[in-house]
Amino acid sequence: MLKEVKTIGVIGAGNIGLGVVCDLLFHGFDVVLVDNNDSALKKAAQEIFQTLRFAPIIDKRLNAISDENEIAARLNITSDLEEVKDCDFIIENITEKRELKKTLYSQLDEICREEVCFAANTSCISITEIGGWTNRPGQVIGIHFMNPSYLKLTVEVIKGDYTSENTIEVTRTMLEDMNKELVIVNDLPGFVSNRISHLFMNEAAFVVQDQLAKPSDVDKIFKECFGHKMGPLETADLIGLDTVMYSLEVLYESFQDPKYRCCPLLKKMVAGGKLGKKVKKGFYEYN
Ligand SMILES: NC(=O)c1ccc[n+]([C@@H]2O[C@H](COP(=O)([O-])OP(=O)(O)OC[C@H]3O[C@@H](n4cnc5c(N)ncnc54)[C@H](O)[C@@H]3O)[C@@H](O)[C@H]2O)c1
Repeated sequence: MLKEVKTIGVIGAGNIGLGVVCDLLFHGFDVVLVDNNDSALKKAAQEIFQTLRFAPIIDKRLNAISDENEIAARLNITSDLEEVKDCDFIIENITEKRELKKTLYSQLDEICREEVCFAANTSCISITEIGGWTNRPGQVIGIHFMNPSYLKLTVEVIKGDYTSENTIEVTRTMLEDMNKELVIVNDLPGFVSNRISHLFMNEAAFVVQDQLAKPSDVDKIFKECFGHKMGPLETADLIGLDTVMYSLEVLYESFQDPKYRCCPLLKKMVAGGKLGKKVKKGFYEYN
């Protein structure tokens, strides 16, 4: 039984993964970050250094980490998955595609110690399904970090049908060490957050496609009339329109319900490389 989590393997250095890495480093964990894309890894180092230095200006609860020797001692950025072999806990944030994740989990199962838990930071794929891809379904749990993780105080945790009480406790301890409050929910695709939010974002895209309103007006109604912090299209841009589209595909495949069919405008934008804030163009342009 695993007692203490000190070094965490984070797989996937994309939009959400980088924020998770910084969040872990801010809270005293060591990290091995793995991605199979060289340009993602190059960008990762730069973004992580910047966030560790500057995020505490936005959130005074965080302490800046600017000593490069400290960062080098606590963070290993690599393309070699084998380097997670001594990690105490795994957080997986790779592309929201079942076939990619399934291959990765069988590799992790071979590489990681028997007692290590796997947390899937998936947007929509069932945690019970992911557990079934491993030989350790009791040690698979969902942690749905929100973007950017280091600024969020609450996290949705998903208990798969096989997730053990010990895995929940190990996860709770780790997240409480990150000053997070947990909302634990049961498992169905999309969980609570994305089963609802993706309908919102998709319908907002349909509204723009139907030329009912421009994106800024759609978002303005949500912010100024409903009091939301962000509108649905700003949120989609922040998540990444490709990730939103893949997540809708998972919801559609899982529930076989047409309410989750992805808006053609969203598909067209993704095909045209408009992936949202991470590439500086989506429903909005970013400088
Ligand atoms: N973007 C968000 O706000 C958000 C929030 C919560 C959860 N998620 C989930 O997190 C995951 C990642 O989303 P994202 O938005 O960061 O996507 P992204 O496309 O920005 O990043 C995914 C990263 O995974 C890497 N990758 C793909 N296959 C890999 C493999 N086999 N081994 C190592 N690296 C691999 C890619 O190179 C890429 O850098 C998805 O499952 C998504 O649903 C995203």
